[in-house]
Amino acid sequence: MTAAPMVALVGNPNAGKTSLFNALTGARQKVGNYPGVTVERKVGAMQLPDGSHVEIVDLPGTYSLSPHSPDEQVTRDVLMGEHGIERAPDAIICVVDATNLRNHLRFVLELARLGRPMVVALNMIDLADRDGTKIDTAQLSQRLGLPVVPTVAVRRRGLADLGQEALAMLTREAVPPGPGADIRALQHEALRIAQAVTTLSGGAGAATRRIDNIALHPVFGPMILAALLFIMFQAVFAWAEAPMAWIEAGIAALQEIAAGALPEGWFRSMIVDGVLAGVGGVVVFLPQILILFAFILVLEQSGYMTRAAFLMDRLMAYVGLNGRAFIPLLSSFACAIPGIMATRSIDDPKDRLTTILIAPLMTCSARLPVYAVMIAAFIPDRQIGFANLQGLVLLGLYVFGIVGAMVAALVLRRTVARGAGSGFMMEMPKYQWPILRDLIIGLWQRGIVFMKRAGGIILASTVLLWAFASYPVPPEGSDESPIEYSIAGRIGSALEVVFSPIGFNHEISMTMLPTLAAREVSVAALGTIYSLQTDDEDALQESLVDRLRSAWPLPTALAFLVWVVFAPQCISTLAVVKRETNGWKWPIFMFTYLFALAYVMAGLTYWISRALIG
Ligand SMILES: Nc1nc2c(ncn2[C@@H]2O[C@H](COP(=O)(O)OP(=O)(O)OP(=O)(O)O)[C@@H](O)[C@H]2O)c(=O)[nH]1
Ligand SMILES: [Mg+2]
Repeated sequence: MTAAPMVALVGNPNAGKTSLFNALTGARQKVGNYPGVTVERKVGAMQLPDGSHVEIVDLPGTYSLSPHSPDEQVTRDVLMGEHGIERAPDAIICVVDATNLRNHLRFVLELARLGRPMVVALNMIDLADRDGTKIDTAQLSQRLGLPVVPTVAVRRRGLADLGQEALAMLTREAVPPGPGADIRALQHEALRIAQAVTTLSGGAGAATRRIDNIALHPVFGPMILAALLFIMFQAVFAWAEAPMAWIEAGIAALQEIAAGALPEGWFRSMIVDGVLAGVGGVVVFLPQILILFAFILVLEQSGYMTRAAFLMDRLMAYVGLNGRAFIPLLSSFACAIPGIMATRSIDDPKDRLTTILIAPLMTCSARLPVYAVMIAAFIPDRQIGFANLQGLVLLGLYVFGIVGAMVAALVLRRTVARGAGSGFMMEMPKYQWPILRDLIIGLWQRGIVFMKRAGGIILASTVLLWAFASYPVPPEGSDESPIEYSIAGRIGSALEVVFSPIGFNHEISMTMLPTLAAREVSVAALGTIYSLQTDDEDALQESLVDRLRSAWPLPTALAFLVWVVFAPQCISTLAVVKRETNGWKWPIFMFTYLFALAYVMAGLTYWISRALIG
């Protein structure tokens, strides 16, 4: 059997390659309305009109064949057949943004010189229409000497024609590569062609420019950004209240049923104290996570995120970070792992290293359950003017992480990752209404990821902790409590030596090790430990929040919150840092500096709040 022919999707960043890839293959790769979303090659299968299959590769966007950053290098290597694991593609689909023809055509001309069979997908033709731009496709095709197919990737328009052309291309012979041309000459030619084939009636991008006059305004711009963030964090508490109450009631009901139906014994304890009290305590936070992501997805898809990056650029430049670092840092709010991978679009190695090292300080969604439990237990649900205090504290914790990251960047840039900062260079995407289908798919995927974690790593760590906290059972007549006597209890006592100076109790110390698996585990672990500690049925009904409130002094709670902001947690993050920096040096460095930072900050919080509260 011969391998299926390979077709590569290439083009400038944000042209819609991944959208087209998803439409052609049925895949669900991430798309976003900003440059640099895709950083790795992805392969899928596509059926041609004659029923045969081709392999199709989605590539990171690039402006030219001379790569500047690691993700662009991937694209060049695949195109040149130098990717190592792979042969060169048999044909190329070059995706261009119809509303930005003059910039995108230059890369088409550069690619055309490779002599490979190639078709141009003239994408986003709908947006060109919206702007009142008409493009003479036949003439464009003739001038380029390449087939041109108008497409609207997000509405699946033009796909059949694209398939036809792809089929035709595969039977075409490659011609020897032409002489490499000077970039400037190509730029001129691109401009000439773009002018010849487009007619403008409305002003191109007029709507986008009008919005940007306000969104990037030196005074209103930051105000709008601040207002959006404020609303986002208020909504996380306000909108999630009802669905969270339903889930909570559901879990409590399950616990009651299990406690009633199962015979007394280890199995009942594992289900009630381990699985339901632990994992159930985490699942409750699904609504809050989805609300946060709904906001982030809308901001990403509308094109506002890049404006936020632009507004933040002054601050970022001040601490020696590249404006490009904004997007990886932003992705880290979901999880540091994709964030750290997204740093591949940063060309300067020192810039990139700094961004990797501070990415874990961005509040990943796994921290949300921990924050939410602590806030619900210790921060009164009170209105302050327009704002809800709990929402404000949550926003404050996010800001605290960001400020910590900026200070860390400032220090790193002057010590281990010294180097000059570079300017902000990012293309501003057009504003667009978010596409409902993409939103729903995006939320669905986040929900699945969360539930899989709950049913996977969190369940496993919780059951493990339950076992360690239940065994060995103390001998008859011993006055030590079972949990103190257990393995987890003893490990907790050992760790308590380290953590008691910063106000952490025995229970928190017991959660330290399992929490390395995933941050949400600390909520699950506390749920399990407190559930094991209480025997009577009534107390079982008491929620984790109530128990924490009665068991922890406020300074301990505050110190723990601050710890979670800075702590080096989750082994997967360290593993991905090792992969992206090719060695153990930087993950070890990261763990150490974050641990020291978290310890000092939590300690300060504990001692100061104790002095104040008395
Ligand atoms: N209106 C419209 N929007 C589109 C079309 N194709 C893509 N988009 C939107 O354009 C944005 C960019 O799409 P992506 O598919 O992520 O672009 P990409 O070329 O893969 O970008 P990188 O991976 O960053 O290089 C997304 O918000 C898409 O929803 C189209 O034909 N019409
Ligand atoms: Mg992409």
